[in-house]
Amino acid sequence: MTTNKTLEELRHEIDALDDRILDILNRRAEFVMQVGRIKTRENREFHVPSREREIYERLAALNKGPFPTEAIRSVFREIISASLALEAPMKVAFLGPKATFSHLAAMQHFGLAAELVPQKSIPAVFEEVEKGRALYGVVPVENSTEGVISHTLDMFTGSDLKINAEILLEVSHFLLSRTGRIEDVKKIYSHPQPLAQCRRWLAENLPNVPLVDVASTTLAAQIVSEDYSAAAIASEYAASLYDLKVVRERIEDQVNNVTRFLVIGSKMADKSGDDRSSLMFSVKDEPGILYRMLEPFAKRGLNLSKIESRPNKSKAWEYIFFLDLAGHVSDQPVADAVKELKEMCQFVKILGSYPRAK
Ligand SMILES: O=C(O)C(=O)C[C@]1(C(=O)O)C=C[C@@H](O)C=C1
Repeated sequence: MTTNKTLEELRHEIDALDDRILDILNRRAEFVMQVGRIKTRENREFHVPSREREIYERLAALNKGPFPTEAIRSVFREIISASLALEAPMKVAFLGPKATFSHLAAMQHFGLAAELVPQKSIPAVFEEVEKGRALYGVVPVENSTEGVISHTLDMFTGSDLKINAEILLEVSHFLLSRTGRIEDVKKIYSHPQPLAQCRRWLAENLPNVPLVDVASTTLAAQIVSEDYSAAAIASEYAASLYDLKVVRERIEDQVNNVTRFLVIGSKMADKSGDDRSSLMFSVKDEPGILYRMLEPFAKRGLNLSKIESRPNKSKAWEYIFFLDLAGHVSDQPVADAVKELKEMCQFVKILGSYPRAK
């Protein structure tokens, strides 16, 4: 659109539109607060990932530009985040400390209005939500290069929390130091996972530099902020937090290094129409058992996206299986398959049905 308006006139037009946006945001907030009151009365979940997705997708499809469609998600992420905070104080526990990928995932999912509280361990995140000190928790569950984070899966054995949503976060590792010069790096600190994910790059570029495991990428950045001869592998966000310079960016061996996080809460999420369900079951170790366990799903054409086995800590020679499949437990075929599985297993637990992240 071309115009003959002056800069002043254009800014005046923008101000007038901003006034309208502000007014509309407040009218939207009034409705959201009414929704919040209904939810309080009916004891319903405040955070509804399926509804949020419906909003993003509807607006993305509606958008004709020039405002970029990708930006619509970010803008509405913050509108919804602030709305949610009006409905209830949105306290979210995550596997800390600050600037870890769990923190980035929590920010991506809940927006900036939520109060994000770092926890020292995965069990501590579960405990915060179980005790009601946080409404939700964010924990990592698998990485596309390093595989499953078994600690998180093990937690579900003793917990009744439900998976409410999943978050996919593209993870990029940065080599950070005080000087930003590769020749100054005499030691590298990081968490074992990022160190493993950058193994090849490190062997090729800094083969003789000792690697030191620490509890988190943030702790690595913190140590390095006081040691000019060391470097940390951490997120770009950690650089801004600890005043570090980027020595090399994106040093992970695999492009498309994606980590999957789970949002845990006390209730099951509503059906969105494109869902994933996670469940766990235990079986005795005997020939052909897994085949029989999977049959109820296979014969109904249900797509299994992951199966993971863990030894049952409380019973020798028993295994616990974790299964992810397409569909919601309220879908008839899924419900029937789970019922059939229950008839064959010692125990079956539904960990949650939640919108599939894209
Ligand atoms: O529709 C709801 O359930 C709302 O609470 C409103 C709203 C929104 O701002 O649109 C806010 C939070 C929910 O996660 C989903 C949507």
